[in-house]
Amino acid sequence: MKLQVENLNFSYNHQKILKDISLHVANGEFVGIIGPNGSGKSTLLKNLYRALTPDSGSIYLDQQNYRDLKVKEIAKKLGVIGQDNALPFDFPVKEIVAMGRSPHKKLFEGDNKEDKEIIENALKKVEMGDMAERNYLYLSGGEKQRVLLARVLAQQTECLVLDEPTNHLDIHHQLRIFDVIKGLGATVLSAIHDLNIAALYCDRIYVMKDGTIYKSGTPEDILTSKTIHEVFNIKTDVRRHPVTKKVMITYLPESIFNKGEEKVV
Ligand SMILES: Nc1ncnc2c1ncn2[C@@H]1O[C@H](COP(=O)(O)OP(=O)(O)OP(=O)(O)O)[C@@H](O)[C@H]1O
Repeated sequence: MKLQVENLNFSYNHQKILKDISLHVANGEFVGIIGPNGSGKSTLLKNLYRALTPDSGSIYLDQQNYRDLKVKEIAKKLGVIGQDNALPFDFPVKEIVAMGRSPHKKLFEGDNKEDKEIIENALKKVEMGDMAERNYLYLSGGEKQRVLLARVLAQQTECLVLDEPTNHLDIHHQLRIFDVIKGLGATVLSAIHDLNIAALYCDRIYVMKDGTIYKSGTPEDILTSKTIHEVFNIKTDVRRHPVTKKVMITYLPESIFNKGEEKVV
């Protein structure tokens, strides 16, 4: 499934936030969006999962324009992790995950054996299998995030739009979740703050700055000391890691390394 955005513009209260954004994610591609706070990453993703409506521009899933798709049709194709894990769901974990099955069901149709297996497997994948009966409300921030990930896995969509899907997770669970998502082979567009995680998992990266796409390319093209400095105003040492063969970014904060030398791969 291919995701495509053409010339998208969006304003909050007449203040233009997204300016002529065009991007695409090919079938099975894992694409990251990076950029500083306030650059427009979440606003862009909210337009993609219909929490916001663009002022102008088009969004296509395969060749179909969003305008021509019903909400339920989109939910069968597109899974979303927004920034909503603070939602006050007063339900057992397994029922939150079961919500992921609803786009595939008729009104009032209950979960069958296959749904139950899908829900159980999704919880196992995020290592929450033993917490199925717990109340979502009383989980930690990271546990809630893993439940919402299980919900999106249970939805079994070919395309995923993710807004910082692991920002509450410890490093074990960050890697675990990205491994699971990568292993799905789905079409993925994800906002990612951690540049080293983006380097490890992304096929391509879009860099946002001031509501525009500043640059795009492979992690090797994008994650250079020069671009990182232009976008985030920090010094870094960037090398290719001998084991992972991916770019690896080491941050050189001013207070500690004010004479730090920059290297560009
Ligand atoms: N509801 C809103 N009303 C008005 N302005 C908003 C609203 N939500 C976000 N903004 C503004 O839109 C701009 C883009 O915000 P957005 O949340 O998309 O940035 P971001 O790149 O996701 O940032 P972060 O890295 O901090 O999550 C910011 O200047 C923000 O203040």
